[in-house]
Amino acid sequence: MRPEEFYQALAQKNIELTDKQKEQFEIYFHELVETNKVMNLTTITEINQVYLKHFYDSLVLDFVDERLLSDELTLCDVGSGAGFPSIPLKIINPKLKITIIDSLNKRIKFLDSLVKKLELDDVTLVHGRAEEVGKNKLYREKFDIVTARAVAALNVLNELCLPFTRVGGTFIAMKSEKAPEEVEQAKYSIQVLGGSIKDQKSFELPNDEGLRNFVFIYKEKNTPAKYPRKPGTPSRKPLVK
Ligand SMILES: C[S@@+](CC[C@H](N)C(=O)[O-])C[C@H]1O[C@@H](n2cnc3c(N)ncnc32)[C@H](O)[C@@H]1O
Repeated sequence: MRPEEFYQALAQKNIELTDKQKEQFEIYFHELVETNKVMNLTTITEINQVYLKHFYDSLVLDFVDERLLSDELTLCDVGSGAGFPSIPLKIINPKLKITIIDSLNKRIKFLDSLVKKLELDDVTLVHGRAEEVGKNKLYREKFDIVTARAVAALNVLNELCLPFTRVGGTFIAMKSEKAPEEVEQAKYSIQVLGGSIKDQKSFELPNDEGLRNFVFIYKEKNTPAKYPRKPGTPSRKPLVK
């Protein structure tokens, strides 16, 4: 997807990028590939692939949850890596207040420099494991929306992400083809952590690049204080009945 095709694809969804937003994506691309020469951020570096598999793919979330396009929401992106999906979402909707959590400090440092170059405000960067940050009162059950793309299987992700979601908020897991199996294995953890499945939506990426599945988990009640468990435990011993 060339940059021009990216702009057109968004225009078809009634998102007309301003010159400033186009320039922000150009700067993002440049910073991503330049920094990637000295630090492992992504395996995707070819321009058309970055625009499709990182930028467009992140924004598919906008199409499936239109509140992200215009509302003043608080959003927490768990395991954001080089900023996906939250930085593209923030470029499109500057009103979002985003918090990014990642356990690799070099990625947080990259994002710190990127956020300054893109002149984004209301972006909080937190270096730490979700299992620990999720216990901190500053962040626990504070967010309208929590996102995670390519971080862990859903039964693990629930324990990393639902503690950040406020009661009445939504955790959106961005998944590929395997979502239905993962949902089946994650039902128990969703219930234990205070959530319920609200919706599931699929979206076909252009150019036959595959299916994206979004699982919307509504936060019905508080997550019990003992979750998340210690770092590493959610992935070693996922919550099962
Ligand atoms: C495969 S990358 C995906 C990055 C990004 N979401 C994307 O879609 O390109 C997974 C990221 O999650 C982070 N991560 C994994 N487990 C984590 C945890 N328990 N707490 C915080 N970050 C975590 C890793 O450091 C890494 O940056």
